[in-house]
Amino acid sequence: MEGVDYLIDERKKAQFDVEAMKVAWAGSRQAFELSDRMAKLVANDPAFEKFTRPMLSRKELFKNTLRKAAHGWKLIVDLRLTEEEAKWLRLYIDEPAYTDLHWGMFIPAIEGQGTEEQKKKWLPLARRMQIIGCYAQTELGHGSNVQGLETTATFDPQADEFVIHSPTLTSSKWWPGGLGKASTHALVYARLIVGGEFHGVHGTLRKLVISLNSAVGKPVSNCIAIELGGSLTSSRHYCGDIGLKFGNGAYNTMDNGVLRFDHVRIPRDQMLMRVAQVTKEGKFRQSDVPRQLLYGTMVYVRQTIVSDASKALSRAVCIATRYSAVRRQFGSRNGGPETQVIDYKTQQSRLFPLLASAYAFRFVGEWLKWLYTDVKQRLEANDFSTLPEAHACTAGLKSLTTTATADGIEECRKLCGGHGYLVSSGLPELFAVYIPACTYEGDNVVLLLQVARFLVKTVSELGYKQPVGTTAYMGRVAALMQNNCTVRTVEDWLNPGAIVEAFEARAARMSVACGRQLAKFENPEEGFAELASDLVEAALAHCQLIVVSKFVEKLQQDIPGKGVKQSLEILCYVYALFLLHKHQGEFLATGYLTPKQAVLANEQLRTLYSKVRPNAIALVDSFNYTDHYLGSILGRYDGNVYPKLYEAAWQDPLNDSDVADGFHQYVQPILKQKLHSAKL
Ligand SMILES: Cc1cc2nc3c(=O)[nH]c(=O)nc-3n(C[C@H](O)[C@H](O)[C@H](O)COP(=O)(O)OP(=O)(O)OC[C@H]3O[C@@H](n4cnc5c(N)ncnc54)[C@H](O)[C@@H]3O)c2cc1C
Repeated sequence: MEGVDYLIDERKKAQFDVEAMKVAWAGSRQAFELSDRMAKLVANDPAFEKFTRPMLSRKELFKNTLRKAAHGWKLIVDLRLTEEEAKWLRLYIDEPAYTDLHWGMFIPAIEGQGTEEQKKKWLPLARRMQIIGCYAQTELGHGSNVQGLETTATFDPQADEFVIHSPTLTSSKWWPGGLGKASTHALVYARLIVGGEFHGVHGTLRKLVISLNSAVGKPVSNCIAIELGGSLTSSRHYCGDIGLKFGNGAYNTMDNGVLRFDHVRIPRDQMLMRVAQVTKEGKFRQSDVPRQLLYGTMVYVRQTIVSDASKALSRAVCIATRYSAVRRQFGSRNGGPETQVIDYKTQQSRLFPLLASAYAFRFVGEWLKWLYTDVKQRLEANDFSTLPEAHACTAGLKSLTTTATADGIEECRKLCGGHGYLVSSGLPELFAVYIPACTYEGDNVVLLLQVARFLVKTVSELGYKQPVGTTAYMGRVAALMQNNCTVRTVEDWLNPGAIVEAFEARAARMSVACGRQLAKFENPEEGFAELASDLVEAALAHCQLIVVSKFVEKLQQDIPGKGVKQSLEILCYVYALFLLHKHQGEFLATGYLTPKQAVLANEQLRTLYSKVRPNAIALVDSFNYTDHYLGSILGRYDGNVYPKLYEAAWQDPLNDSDVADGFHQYVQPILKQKLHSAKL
C-alpha cells in the first residue's frame, strides 16, 4: 500500500533527535539545508531518472549521461547556483561523468600549478565550460610509477613550441576519465626535454589543436593542456574510449580514454609553469616555489575521495540496515511474525561496525577539509613545513577509507542475502562504481607504502626532530613502548583516553619494530622491499589511529540535540573496539594488551551493539538520503520492499513478451528432440 511507513515502529525506537543528527552529519545547519535542497531538486526532476540505467547499451548509456550533464549544467546556470550548490547537485545526479574530472581534477590542477597568467587565461574558460578538461597522467604501461611515464614533451626553441610524442604503444595515455569523447582539453603529463636534457615530470599546461597526424617528444612529466576539439572526428585512431568496464551501468557512463600523440605541437606557454619554467631561449628553470606545492592539489583531491567514501559507505549501510529491519527469517512462535534479521547478533556484528565506520569516515573527512584549508593557507604564506605530514596523512586515509568502503559495500550486499544481488537493490552498481576508488589517485597498497616510508623516517629522526600533526604521538614513543594497557573491567573500555592510547601504542610499536628490522639490512631499499607487508600493516595501524582519534576529538566539541552526542559516542566506541577486536593479534603481539583485556573489549562491543540496535534506523535516516539518491528498492525509506521488487521485475526488458526472442529457435528444437535439424 502506497503511503504506509513500514518502518514506523523502528523510527519510534530512536533515542535521539534525528533532525539534530542530520545537522551533525552534514556538518552545520547551513550545510544540511543546502545539501537537502539540492537532493530534492534532483530527486524531483524526471530528467535525472536512473532506474533503467543498467539496462542501456553503452551508446545509449553514454548519450544519456551527456544529456544529464547538460541538464545539470543548465540548472546550475539558470538557477545561478553557487559552486558549493553545483557540487552537491552533481553529487546527487549520481552518475560518473566527464564533469567529475573537469571540476575535480582539471580545474584544481590549474589552480594549484598554473602561474597567475595561466590561471587568468584558462580558468574563466573552464569555469564557464567553454572548454572541457580531463587529467591525463596514466599510460598503458605505467600508472603508479609516475617516473616511468614515457610521453615526451620536447622543446623546440625555433618554433617556441613543445612537441608532444608517444614513442611507444605503452606510452599511450590510458584511463583518463572524460578523455575518450567529451573533453576538449587534456592536462597531459609528459617527460620534459629541453636542450636535449630531461627535466623530470613537471606540471605543464599546453593548449594544442591536435592534428592527429602529427606528434614527437621524449621523457618526464609535464601537465599539458591539449585542445582536442575539432580534429578528433578525422583522427579517431589516436583518441577514443578504452572500452567497457566492470558492472552494468556503473562507471560505464564515463568515457575513460586512450590518447596517442604523433609529434603534436603546442605553444610553450601551455606548460603549467608555477613550479618550473621553460624560457623562450630554451632555458629550464625551477622556480623558488618548492615541488611540494604539487602536494597541495593532491591533498585537495584525496580529501574529496575520503568524503566520497563516507557517502558511498553510508548509502550501502542505509540500504542494508533498512532492509535488515524489513526482512524476517526463522523464529516464528505460535504463528507469530518471524525474527527481523537485524536482531541476529551476527547481522549486528557485521552491520553496526560499518554503520560506525560511515560516521567515522564522515568526521575524518570533515577534519581533512579543515586540513586542506590549513595547508592552502600555509602554501600561500610559503610555509611548506607541514606538507610531508599532510601528504602522508591524506594518502593513508584515502587508502584506508576506500578499501574499507569497497569491502563494506560488498558486505552490505551479503547482508541483504539473495535480493542484494539484484541490480534493483542498488548495491551491485554502487559496488561497481565505487571499487576503482581503491586504484585511482594512487593504488591503495602503493599509498600505504608511502605512509610507511614517512613513518620509518619519522621514527629514525625522533632524537632530533619533533614529530608534527598526526605523528605527534611518536614524540611520546618511550612511554608508549613501556606502558601497558590498564583496563581491568568491561566498563574501562568506555574511556576515550584508554582507547586512543591503545591505538597509539600499537601504531608506535609496529613502526618502531619495522625500523629495527630495517636497520638489520645493509641496503635500506632492499630491507624496505623485503619488509613491505609488515610496513603496510604498520601504516594501516597508524591510519586507523588517525580515524579513531579524529572521532574522539569530534566528540569533544559541542554537539547539540537530544541524545545526539551520546549516540555518536556509542558509534565511536563501536568503531574503535571493532577494530581492536579485528586486529587483536597485533595489539597482543606488540605486548600492549593482555588476552584478558582483549576479551573484555569484545564483551563491551557486544553490549554496544545492543545499544545501537534501537537507533539503527534513525541513524541511517540521519544521512537524509532521498530514495532517488539511494537508488535501491531494498533501502526505500518506507520499507515497502516486496511489492516494489515484484513490480520492478516486470519492467525488465525480458518480460516485454511472454515468449523470449530465441525461444522458438533454440529451446523448442531441444524440447521437440529436433536439435539436429534446427538452424543454430
Ligand atoms: C575507473 C578509473 C578511473 C581512472 N581515472 C584516471 C584519470 O582520470 N586520469 C589518469 O591519469 N588516470 C586515471 N586512472 C588510472 C589510475 O590512476 C591508475 O590505474 C592507478 O594510479 C594505478 O596504477 P596502475 O594501473 O599502473 O596500477 P599498477 O601500479 O600496475 O598496480 C598493479 C598492482 O601492482 C601493485 N604495485 C604497484 N607498484 C607497487 C610497489 N611499488 N610495491 C608493491 N606493490 C606495487 C599494486 O598494489 C597493484 O596490486 C583511472 C583508473 C581507473 C580504474
